[in-house]
Amino acid sequence: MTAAALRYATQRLRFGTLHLPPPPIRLALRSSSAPPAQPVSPLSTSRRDRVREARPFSDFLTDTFDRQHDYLRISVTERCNLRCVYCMPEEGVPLSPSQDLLTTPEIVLLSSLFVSQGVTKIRLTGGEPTVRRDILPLMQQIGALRPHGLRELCLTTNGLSLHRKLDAMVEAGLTGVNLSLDTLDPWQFQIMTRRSGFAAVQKSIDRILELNRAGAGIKFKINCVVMRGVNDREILPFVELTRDKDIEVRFIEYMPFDGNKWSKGKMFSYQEMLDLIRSKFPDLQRGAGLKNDTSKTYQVPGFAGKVGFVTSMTHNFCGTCNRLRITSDGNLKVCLFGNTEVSLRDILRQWNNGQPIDQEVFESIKQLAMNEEGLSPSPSRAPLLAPNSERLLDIIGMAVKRKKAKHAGIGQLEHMKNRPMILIDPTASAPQGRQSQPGQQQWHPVGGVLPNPPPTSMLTKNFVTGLLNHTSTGHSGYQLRLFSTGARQNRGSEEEKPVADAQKLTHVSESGAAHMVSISSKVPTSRVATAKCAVRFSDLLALTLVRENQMKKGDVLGVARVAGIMAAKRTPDIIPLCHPIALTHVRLDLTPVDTPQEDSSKDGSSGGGWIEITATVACDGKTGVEMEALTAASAAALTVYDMCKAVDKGMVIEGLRVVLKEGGKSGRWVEGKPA
Ligand SMILES: Nc1nc2c(ncn2[C@@H]2O[C@H](COP(=O)(O)OP(=O)(O)OP(=O)(O)O)[C@@H](O)[C@H]2O)c(=O)[nH]1
Ligand SMILES: C[S@@+](CC[C@H](N)C(=O)[O-])C[C@H]1O[C@@H](n2cnc3c(N)ncnc32)[C@H](O)[C@@H]1O
Ligand code: SF4
Ligand code: SF4
Repeated sequence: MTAAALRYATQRLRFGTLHLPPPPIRLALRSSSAPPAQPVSPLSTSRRDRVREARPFSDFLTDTFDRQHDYLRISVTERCNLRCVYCMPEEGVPLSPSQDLLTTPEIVLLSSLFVSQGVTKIRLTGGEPTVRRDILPLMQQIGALRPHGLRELCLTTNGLSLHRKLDAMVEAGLTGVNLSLDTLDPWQFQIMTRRSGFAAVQKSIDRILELNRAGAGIKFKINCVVMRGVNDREILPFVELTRDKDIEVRFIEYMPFDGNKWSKGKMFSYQEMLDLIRSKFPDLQRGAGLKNDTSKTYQVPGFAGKVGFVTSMTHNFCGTCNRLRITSDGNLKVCLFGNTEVSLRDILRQWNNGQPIDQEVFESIKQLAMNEEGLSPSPSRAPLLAPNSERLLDIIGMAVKRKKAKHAGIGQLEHMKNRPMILIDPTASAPQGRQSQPGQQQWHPVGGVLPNPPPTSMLTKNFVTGLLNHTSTGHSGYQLRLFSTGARQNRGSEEEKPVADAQKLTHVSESGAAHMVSISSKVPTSRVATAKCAVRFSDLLALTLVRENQMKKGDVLGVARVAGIMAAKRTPDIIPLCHPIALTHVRLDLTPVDTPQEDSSKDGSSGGGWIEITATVACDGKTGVEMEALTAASAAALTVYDMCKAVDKGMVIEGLRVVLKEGGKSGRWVEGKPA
């Protein structure tokens, strides 16, 4: 017996009842009219008991909206032999190390666990599932779950190599095929899939129809993703296809996933498709759909087949969602459009010292289970509960309970981070930039009210140009910086001023040239400076996406933090006369803050909230680090702006200032406190 098998045996002994589940007993589904559950004794609510008592349909797979998840989609590979334009970038997607992918025994163990809890339908998808080398043995083993409650074993495939494996798959228990085909034109096929292979797909379709004529009963659907200007002209020919063939053609609204360059303009909506079809087939009639269907089904009277619409973008069907998915790297994803994932693989492998469960270990697990039951070994004796089932179910249950009511809509979805479809289950305001009026105090999200802003002329003139052209006329624009002591006002004419003042300017030499002040005689001291600013949003969605780390460009707060740190170190490269300083510490804090309800109603804003940025910089040196702190805060703010501008164009960066300066001759200075 292997060490792993021994551990499994021990675990099973510990959970005496947690072995082969009883034959599936379909309990009455929960209904809102059902009498309230009887109070249960504290004993029976232990985790162990919950696992033992879980029967189809299990509470682990029921979410807080009472949706029972009896349909599991498993991605069995990340690879694909096509490169469909709406799904995959031309160069493909980065593949996970093979060690990270679920092994066949692991997929079988997880399938068994889900079936034991009430899953009745498993769909294998990808990538392209048919390219998985051991797809047939895998399907045979999952097919063996049929006596235990599995009713449907389906495949979503591009059909390229299906014709070679189809017969064996049907023998293994395949009950349904959804085949993706977006065009009936071989040339267009090459454009949309960036590969050839139309004839091979046709061969697969023919074989399915042939098997069905012989009574195989394969549920067969064609999936067609419709993209405006690409294949929308093929909608009517596809409908025509259903005239004689008993096929369901489903038109799918183009959905956004990471890297697929989705845009609203390219999406051809359900309504537009219906209008187009009705222009030629005015009698098109809505059919009765099944409760959990992803598609809305229609039929042209007299036609053999049907047409359906998968309307994820314009009419979500989340209310009746019964789907869970497992990615090929073993993550449970409770929603196609959610980026919350939990690793089932890691829990499963914990039991095997973090190693993949291979066929040998799996065989010992099976053997043990059978011996324990006093059964003769039989491959159809399943489901076989996975090691660590108890923990797996807890994790699954928690993830399912966190599932949201529905996915975000257009306008939000495209900005959310999600895996590319191929790596899922590869099925799967505020007035913009509030302006302050001259003389008005400006509202500031971080510190309340800001002092009146300096005149625009001071802010817009280029400081560097001002310095270098100091002898030219009319450069009041850089007075703010040059006359920081406020001592030079209205003295002499504009022509005279720069030359006359140059003698007193610390950053300009007597000859008028810019220079760096010597600090060699200064004594080094520990110095700290803190600067603050804020990025104010006009749209609360942006703040929400940042907070939940769902902004499409990535982790906004994390990237902005790094940008601030890097900028602090590069301050002398940007601010001409700053000394290079060996910094001893840089810290960036970014805090998302919601606009309180009363504030947003006061100023008529939609309450977009803001991100408060605080940069603290320290050094042991001869000069202060407030410029470094200000630069750090600015760079962090600009980074936030850059990463959020696709979602909110009305952001305002404001309130940049030093709030604390410590060390050196002037000691400690804190904003708002007397020096
Ligand atoms: N919004 C949403 N769309 C889904 C989900 N599952 C599948 N789809 C959509 O349905 C399309 C076709 O998926 P398929 O793999 O054929 O699966 P299916 O529609 O669940 O298949 P059936 O079992 O025939 O209902 C995908 O491209 C998606 O557009 C889901 O859970 N949520
Ligand atoms: C990702 S594929 C995986 C299975 C298989 N390779 C295939 O093409 O059928 C699953 C389904 O997702 C659909 N799909 C992929 N990207 C999509 C997108 N951006 N919008 C809508 N459906 C998409 C495909 O058309 C296919 O029907
Ligand atoms: S839709 Fe299917 S066939 Fe096309 S690239 Fe994606 S995974 Fe491959
Ligand atoms: S988007 Fe999420 S909740 Fe909606 S149907 Fe798909 S998986 Fe279910």
